[in-house]
Amino acid sequence: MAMAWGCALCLALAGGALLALLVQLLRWLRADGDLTLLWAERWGKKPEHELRGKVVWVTGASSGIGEELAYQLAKLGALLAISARREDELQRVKKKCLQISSLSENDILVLRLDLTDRSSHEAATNSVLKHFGKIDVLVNNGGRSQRSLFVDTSLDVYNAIIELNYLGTISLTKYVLNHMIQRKKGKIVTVSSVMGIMGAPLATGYCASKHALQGFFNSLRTELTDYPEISIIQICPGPVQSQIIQNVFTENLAKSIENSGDQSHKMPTDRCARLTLVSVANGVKEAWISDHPYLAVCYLWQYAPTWAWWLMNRMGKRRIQNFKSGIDADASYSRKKK
Ligand SMILES: NC(=O)c1ccc[n+]([C@@H]2O[C@H](COP(=O)([O-])OP(=O)(O)OC[C@H]3O[C@@H](n4cnc5c(N)ncnc54)[C@H](O)[C@@H]3O)[C@@H](O)[C@H]2O)c1
Repeated sequence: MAMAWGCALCLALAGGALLALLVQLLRWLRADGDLTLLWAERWGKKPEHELRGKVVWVTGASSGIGEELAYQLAKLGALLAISARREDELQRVKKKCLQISSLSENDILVLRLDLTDRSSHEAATNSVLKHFGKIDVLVNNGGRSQRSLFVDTSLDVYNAIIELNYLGTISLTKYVLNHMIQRKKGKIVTVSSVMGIMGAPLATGYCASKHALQGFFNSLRTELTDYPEISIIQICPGPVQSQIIQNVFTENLAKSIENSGDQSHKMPTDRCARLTLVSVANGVKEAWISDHPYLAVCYLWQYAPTWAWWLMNRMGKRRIQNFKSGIDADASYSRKKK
């Protein structure tokens, strides 16, 4: 018994020491992305060269990461189809894209799209093809997160999360991929999450949907080996400034979150979007984009899951406490504590 406790203690200490070492190393490298991605940012292809003149369709472009992607893509001269449910918000995004870039009216297509309305996805794809003649890059970005404990949450919420984040995404992918297969080229980029790699409390349904996307696209990639010019790219951000918390699913579909808390401690949206575009330009198959400790936890989760679970149990408790006391669930771990 004493020996078992001793082993457990050694394991815990070794896990803690390994994580601390990893955090220090990644901090020293000023890492806010995985090492392959940061390598690509420093020495790889530049989005300015790779994406200029390309037709890029971004879903969930009315706020947050998708909105910022639209601005950065417009600045570097990509032709844009921007989609979400609220057309007035998309028109606002289009107007700003036109102000900050040399694109003209016809270079940006505003296309209203509800990802959960799967019967509309074929027609939407045809609209983009009619307008631009091709789709070079699809960015599957639209989605919603969750803040509620499983025991309190209606199964309808789980159904809605899967409908939107998983089925909506793969449905649109199916139509766009058919076109890319005909052309034998294209890039399908999906904004997954670090929650597609690890688990976290208050987000069981969200984590499940992002894990589903990871499994789906990792398998799809292996079905496309006859098409070496079709890339499947998974973007896994940690906490990023956006509207995501205001828009989360809670324990029932009719309820919004009462207090979304301060988001300013999270990674700036423009940094996440820039690293996403670096990943697209370089065909990075899976990119982790996050500040610490989530970035270090990704490595731990990948290479030493037992230690990762031990750590997540501790981080998870704080996450729930934070949420219940009305501050952002991730506030305790971020660079700037709130
Ligand atoms: N912000 C983060 O901390 C973070 C971290 C990891 C992953 N992500 C992922 O990034 C993506 C973008 O989220 P964000 O952080 O910018 O949040 P956000 O809420 O600001 O943006 C989400 C976008 O998705 C759209 N959307 C929601 N439901 C839709 C539907 N039914 N049909 C079409 N569009 C719909 C929204 O209108 C909005 O444009 C999501 O997939 C999210 O899971 C975000």
